[in-house]
Amino acid sequence: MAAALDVARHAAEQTTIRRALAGVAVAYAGYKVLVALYNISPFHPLSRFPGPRLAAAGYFYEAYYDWIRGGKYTQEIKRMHEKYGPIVRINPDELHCNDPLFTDEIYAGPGRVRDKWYHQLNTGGAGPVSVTAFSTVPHEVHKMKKAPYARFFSRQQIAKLEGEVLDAAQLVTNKMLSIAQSSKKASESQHGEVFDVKDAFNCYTADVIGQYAFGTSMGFITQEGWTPNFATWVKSFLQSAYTMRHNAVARKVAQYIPLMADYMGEDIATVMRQMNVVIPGYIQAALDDPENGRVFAEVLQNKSLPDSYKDMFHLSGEGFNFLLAGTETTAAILTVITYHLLHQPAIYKRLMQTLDDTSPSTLKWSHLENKPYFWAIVQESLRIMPGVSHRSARIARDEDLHYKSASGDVVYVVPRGTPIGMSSVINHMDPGLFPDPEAFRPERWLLEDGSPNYKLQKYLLAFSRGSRSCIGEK
Ligand code: HEM
Repeated sequence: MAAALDVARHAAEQTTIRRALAGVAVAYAGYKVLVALYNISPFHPLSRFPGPRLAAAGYFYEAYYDWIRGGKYTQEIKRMHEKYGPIVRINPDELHCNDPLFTDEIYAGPGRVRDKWYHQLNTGGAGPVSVTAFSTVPHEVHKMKKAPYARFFSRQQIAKLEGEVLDAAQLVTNKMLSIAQSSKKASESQHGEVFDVKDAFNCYTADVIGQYAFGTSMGFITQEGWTPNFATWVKSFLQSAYTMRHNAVARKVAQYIPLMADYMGEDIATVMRQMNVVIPGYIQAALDDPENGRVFAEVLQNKSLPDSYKDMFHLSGEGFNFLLAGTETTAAILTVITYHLLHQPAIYKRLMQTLDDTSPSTLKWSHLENKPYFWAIVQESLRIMPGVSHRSARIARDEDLHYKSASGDVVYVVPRGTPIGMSSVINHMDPGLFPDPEAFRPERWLLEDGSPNYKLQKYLLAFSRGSRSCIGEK
């Protein structure tokens, strides 16, 4: 009898728990439906902006493109612009613009407040890399963090360390040629060993950044072969970035990655070792030798930066970020240039003619940058391979932004506090700005008399613009 009562009580408890859980699920679903209804209602501050209703209703629309379609939301945004016009609502809270004439309003200079947006920084980055200037939301804190590093990437400073960049270029070129020559001899064929030139450039760019920032090359060029290199290690981290944005649980777990790194595969373990052990080691060596003129010793002396941003955790975050932001991007541009020079011999020939007064042993950037055709090739490569493909929204916290299309027929007021961004891959492929946009055509950057068409540069978004633009652009 007692046993039967126990069973009945247990069953009743189970039913109560199930009902309670179902109640919570229904309440949560009801809440989500109410939020979605509000998002598409005329009461929402962005209700006047066009776009798919589903995208405005909730984040599931964007998440579908990020998760199921492998990060292809930018293509969907491009389609939205074709259908709805120059400013579209791409999720409940964010707008996207494809009118290049509005660029300097969105990406304004340091005198106007522009915050970043958490939604886009939710990439699962953990440890030192999550406290960098790049990952900082508030305008004022970002400005304070970026300034002491930005000085080190000035034209003047780069000219000072140009010789180190050139030495690495010579080293990587020699290695490429020797691989090609030795395998040619071995096989007696017309073709040398095939290797992925992007791997070679990834070795080159990581070594240059290591040398430039820490005073120590990372030794990728001098290793046997081209892999692994820094880009190989961070690939798995970058591939998961899209999905992390929509998954708060995964982001929470990612915060413990530094503790669990050894169990998460070799690449993640290596990235964590680089960020937490190797790079702090380089930085400590640079600090111990302040005469070597690297950025970190100077940062410690900076009076405007509070001490709380000068510990090894913050310094190695910035150091790691230089590699993260500067390796793959620059290697991709060099790869695109190499491909098109080989693919279109006429471009290669014209470039060589332009450079016939230039010798590798006396090469200087100040000489190269005054060669219009060389400059045009660089601009065209930045256009066609923008390095960063994702939109990056800015928030004008203190001011409404007033948009008016060139024809004057589309007018909007973007309410203050609204994230709004642009995508270089959309702007750079606009046939109105760059006719036949898929074609690699350096000539489009030159005026009829062969001089650089600097005016076209204002349509280039490769390095972003304004207060948050690339520190490595020079
Ligand atoms: C062709 C090569 C490069 C391209 C296309 C590129 C592109 C960009 C873009 C688009 C941004 C803005 C990102 C955003 O808005 O969220 C950015 C920021 C940044 N880049 Fe680059 N980059 C390149 C090379 C480099 C190099 C060589 C370095 C350093 C060694 C570097 C360091 C940085 C840093 C530190 C930031 C953050 C700036 C800030 O906090 O305001 N980049 N880059």
